[in-house]
Amino acid sequence: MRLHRNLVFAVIDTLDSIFNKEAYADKEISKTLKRDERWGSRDRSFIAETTYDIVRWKRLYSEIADINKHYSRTNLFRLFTVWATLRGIEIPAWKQFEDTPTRKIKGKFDELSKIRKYRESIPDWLDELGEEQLGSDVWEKELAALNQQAPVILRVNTLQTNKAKLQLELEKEGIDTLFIDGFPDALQLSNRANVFATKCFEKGWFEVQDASSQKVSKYLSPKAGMRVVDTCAGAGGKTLHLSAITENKGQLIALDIFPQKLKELKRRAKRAGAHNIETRLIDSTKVIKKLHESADAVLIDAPCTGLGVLRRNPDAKWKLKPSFIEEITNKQQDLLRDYSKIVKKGGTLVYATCSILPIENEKQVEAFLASEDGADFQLAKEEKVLVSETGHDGFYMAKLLKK
Ligand SMILES: C[S@@+](CC[C@H](N)C(=O)[O-])C[C@H]1O[C@@H](n2cnc3c(N)ncnc32)[C@H](O)[C@@H]1O
Repeated sequence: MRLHRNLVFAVIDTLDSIFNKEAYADKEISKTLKRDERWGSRDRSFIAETTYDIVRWKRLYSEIADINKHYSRTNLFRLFTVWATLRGIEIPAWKQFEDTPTRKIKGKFDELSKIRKYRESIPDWLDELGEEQLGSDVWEKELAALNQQAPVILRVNTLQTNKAKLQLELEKEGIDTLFIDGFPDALQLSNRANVFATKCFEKGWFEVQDASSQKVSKYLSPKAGMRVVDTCAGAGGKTLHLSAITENKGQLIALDIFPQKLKELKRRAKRAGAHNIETRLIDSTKVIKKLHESADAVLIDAPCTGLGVLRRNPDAKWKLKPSFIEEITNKQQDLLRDYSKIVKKGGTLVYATCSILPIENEKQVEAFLASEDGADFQLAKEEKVLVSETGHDGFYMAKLLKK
């Protein structure tokens, strides 16, 4: 493989923003990809995948390259050298690579690979937390699985089309897909492709949504005509699925504390032809009080560490801080207490996260059920999805019924 100067520079610029300016990897990569219209699909995937790889292996590569914290451009080129050398790619004779020795890289890689925190490229505190929460066997398998590239999975929008038709139309647009056993609305891409540039996407025939995430709305068992409240709706991944399951009938209320997310949800709902969604911004406690005891089904897709989706957002490993764990677990308990009040008698509550840590999941549900606010609820079922066991994103969901 020959390295092209403008593509390597695009990777370095993107890493600079992610490591030094707190930018989110997915957003920064999308921004970079808009920089040059002449880049073809191979160029684009080189930029995206190389950047993700270097973000994913930041600790391991930094240790190999002797980089101590400061990610100057010179050091970013050193990281790049490690990435390329480990893949057998020849380093070009550019001045940016002048003082980056390639000699010891393989030997250091073999040496460091014996130690988990380097091999899996994870901060000490997070490695300790994961081991304490899951036990070393499960954590070790999970860490390795979370460092793989995730497949791209679509959810067919059954308001507009069906899976066989979508598969055929995508094939005509040059994109091959596969069915996934046990996931009736899912199609997995055979090879990575920019699905957002397809006519099928423009027509609202699908959303990009991992298989585990596709389980969550179904867990709520929503029926056409029900009143359903999605309390942490964000840009609407689950809300749009709920709309498809309820066949556009009944009322879906989508809540969030960020207006821009709800604006994006509305835009997506329009494209999807989802008409039974009403968005409401939570800008005071009154918004929730008004909904007390009013819904047949309530979803709390809670904010979390996102440790189950590290394959897709590897930069979260470096952005998460120990203090956030306490903050987020307190918030999750508050949300369970406050939003469970929206469920009416005989109704259903689903609590879900894209984390694999018991403190964010089963421990939260246990604490809620043991509290005064949880006294009217009982656990109907719960499920934890591990990446190492399923190949799908790490998720947790619990279904509670109100007496
Ligand atoms: C895991 S994300 C939700 C993802 C979304 N349900 C989806 O499927 O695309 C959690 C969401 O909770 C929102 N959030 C944070 N604090 C909240 C609160 N106090 N009340 C409601 N939503 C909140 C965040 O803005 C974020 O959009």
